[in-house]
Amino acid sequence: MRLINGNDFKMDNTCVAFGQFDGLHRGHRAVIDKLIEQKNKNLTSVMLSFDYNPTNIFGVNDVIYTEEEKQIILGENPPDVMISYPFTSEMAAMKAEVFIKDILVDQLGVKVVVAGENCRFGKDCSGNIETLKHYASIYGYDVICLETIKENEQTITSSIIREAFEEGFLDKANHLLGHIFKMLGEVVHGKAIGRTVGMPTANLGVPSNKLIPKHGVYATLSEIDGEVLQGLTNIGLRPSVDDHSYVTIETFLLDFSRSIYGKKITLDVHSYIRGVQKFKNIDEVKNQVDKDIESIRSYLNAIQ
Ligand SMILES: Cc1cc2nc3c(=O)[nH]c(=O)nc-3n(C[C@H](O)[C@H](O)[C@H](O)COP(=O)(O)O)c2cc1C
Ligand SMILES: Nc1ncnc2c1ncn2[C@@H]1O[C@H](COP(=O)(O)OP(=O)(O)OP(=O)(O)O)[C@@H](O)[C@H]1O
Repeated sequence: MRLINGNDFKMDNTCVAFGQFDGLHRGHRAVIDKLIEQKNKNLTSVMLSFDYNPTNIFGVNDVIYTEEEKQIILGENPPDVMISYPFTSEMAAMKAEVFIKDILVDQLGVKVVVAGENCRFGKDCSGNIETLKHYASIYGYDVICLETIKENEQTITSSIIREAFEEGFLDKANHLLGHIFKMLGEVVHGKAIGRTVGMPTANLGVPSNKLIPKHGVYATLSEIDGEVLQGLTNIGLRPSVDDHSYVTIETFLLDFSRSIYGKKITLDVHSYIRGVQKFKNIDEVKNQVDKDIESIRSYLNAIQ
């Protein structure tokens, strides 16, 4: 997959799907799969992803996935090109027909647009599937409209997945996503307290606008340099060791003792184990973690 960051591109003979694609959930995946199918028409498949990074636009919600995470989730079946298009205030004010003419037609030379029947775009979300169809004959492209993918009669959207996270329903969120929720980050230095009791932790640094699941201890798999490792991750505060109010994401990797500072980790957050508790000291945290490991070993073995 070729990656383009920004709005400086010029292409021709493309099929395009566009949107925020936050979560790359089952509905998004259906759109991307349909997009990739257009290969047989000799078109370059382009996913135009709006990048809601706070450096582009002020006051955005936390994102389920950053652009880099979306690239990973596209995985083994990616489109030919992914464009991370800065979603700026100028972009938010762009009329739907201008988006179609200037970006889809002039910059991308679109021949086929693939979109869900619920798609919304342009200033005040005034553009929809009918708008795309209306301009299709004027600009000479086809529209492939997908029925929305639903779960229990409810359309799968990023918003309902975000709600599931807020309510602490990780299993539901993972089910709607169609894959295990991921967090990509770099291993940063902690206070090195854990290692004093035989529990070194890899502290994950993630972008400030990344959605964080409900605080708690989770069964996770970490991918580091292509290797998949079992772990237990504490997402939240650490009331037993300090009273700081900032959230840390710390993983105790099982049966592992190499130094991985600065390395990139992709954390798969599989299931919620328990809430974060206040213990008397770090030794008692470690005692509890030993019990947690005992209870989830076979589960981790089964999912790895
Ligand atoms: C699997 C796991 C579970 C944890 N559970 C708790 C907990 O219930 N309560 C708590 O205060 N801290 C908890 N912690 C946080 C530890 O207290 C923290 O990792 C330790 O202080 C090491 O910090 P360091 O990275 O600065 O060395 C947990 C950490 C891990 C890895
Ligand atoms: N459940 C779904 N089934 C089929 N297509 C979908 C579904 N959800 C989104 N799409 C399509 O995926 C493309 C990108 O959607 P986009 O991310 O902009 O919106 P969304 O997921 O509906 O988001 P939100 O919940 O944030 O409003 C659009 O063409 C949209 O119609």
